[in-house]
Amino acid sequence: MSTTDTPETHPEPDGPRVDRRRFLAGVGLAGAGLAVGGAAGAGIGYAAASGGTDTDAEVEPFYGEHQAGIITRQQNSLVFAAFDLKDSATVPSVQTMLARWAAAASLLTQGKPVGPVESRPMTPPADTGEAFDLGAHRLTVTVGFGPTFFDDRLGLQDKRPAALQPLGQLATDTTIDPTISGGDVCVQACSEDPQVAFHAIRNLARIGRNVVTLRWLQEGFGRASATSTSQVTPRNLFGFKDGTANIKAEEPAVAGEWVWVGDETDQDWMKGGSYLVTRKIRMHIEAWDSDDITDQERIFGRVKESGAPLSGGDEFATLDFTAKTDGQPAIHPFSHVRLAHPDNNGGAQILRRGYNYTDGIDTRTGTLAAGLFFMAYQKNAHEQFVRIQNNLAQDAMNEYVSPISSSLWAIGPGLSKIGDWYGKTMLGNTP
Ligand SMILES: C=CC1=C(C)c2cc3[nH]c(cc4nc(cc5[nH]c(cc1n2)c(C)c5CCC(=O)O)C(CCC(=O)O)=C4C)c(C)c3C=C
Ligand SMILES: [Fe+2]
Repeated sequence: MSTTDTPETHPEPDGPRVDRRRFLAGVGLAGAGLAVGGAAGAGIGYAAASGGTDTDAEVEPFYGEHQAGIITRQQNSLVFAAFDLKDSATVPSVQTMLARWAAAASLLTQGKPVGPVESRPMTPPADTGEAFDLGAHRLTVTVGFGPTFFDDRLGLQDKRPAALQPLGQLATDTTIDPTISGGDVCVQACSEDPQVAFHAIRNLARIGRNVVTLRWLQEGFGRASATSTSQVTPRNLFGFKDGTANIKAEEPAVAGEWVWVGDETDQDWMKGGSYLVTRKIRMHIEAWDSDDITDQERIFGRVKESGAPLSGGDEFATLDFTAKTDGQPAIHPFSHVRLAHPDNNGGAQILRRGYNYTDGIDTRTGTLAAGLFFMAYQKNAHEQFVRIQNNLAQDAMNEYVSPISSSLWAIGPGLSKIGDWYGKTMLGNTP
């Protein structure tokens, strides 16, 4: 702790009973002059209140049955952070951090700072300031736990859901980098403004710095899926529409069957939550760009410009796996959509929410280090993602992609009201 830190801006972690006054003080709200009621999700963006534009001020609800950022209409920017617990972390210190994160997220998602930007002259500001007058831009903050959170360090082994068994090495996983995989805790920040998403992660990392350290971080510069029928289907870096056949927010029954954890769980604290698979998949863009369009379309099973299935119709037409072109299957048996389709995976579906990313260039080869940060939410990743991924071992697209990071996260249910916090039903009664 630097000599200019104060207990108010960076308090040491304290005991398990996190009352509202204490955790608000912990995110720098004490003395900020902000109405506490404002943190309850009034739905008014900070920018609107302070003279910003209407579009900047769009706010996603923070409290609810499910965490925002899952079925929420997918925003255009992502910053995803994985954290490791410090050796000194204890259950009380983790409880306090999660409560402070919840209080901070409820403010950030309304476009408010987590505390004063102009504070005492010799004190670092409680909020870092780079999103001060930007507005909420539909920011969502989604928090989860990796399998290692439940190892013997915190003594929480009996709280680990059976479905949070690590993914292990799958058939295609020959190039996974463990330093950018896994982690104890994750935070997904999505927004229409990349700086708003970055600001959220930066300030949560700052609030949690006595308890967790950043393990890896991934930015996504453009959405590569659609989670609402109101959205245009975007394109991935291979130039194909991605998200056409995704689960959409307007299909609550489908989401209920495939996305939200229900009574089947062995851990009540996960009810209303979901399991997130993150996979960073490098796309070999230069090789792809020298492939002919007929082959590109055969690989996906769809037309590049329109996104329509090769079996005919428009973008949203049903895939017809019996259709023939010149006596051959119109949708190739090893095409991506055929192998990933529910009909070939025992009906399994996933909610895709990935982002295009770039890390600049690979200096060894001078090629673009870019691809898809694949994210998929589901009720059970072993029965859904893994099943589909195993089928994709035959995918013709594999020649052009390499998975380099792989992680599984338990994303708890939504926060009910002010005073609730991430993992409270799991950790709240833990001494
Ligand atoms: C294991 C799950 C999946 C991985 C990993 C994956 C990687 C991946 N996908 C694309 C591009 C497209 N995917 C499309 C459809 C699609 N993909 C998956 C699953 C995984 N994709 C599913 C379940 C589906 C839907 C299949 C269906 O029901 O029809 C499409 C087609 C358009 C669409 O429906 O979204 C594209 C294009 C890339 C580039 C990629 C890895 C880099
Ligand atoms: Fe796909």
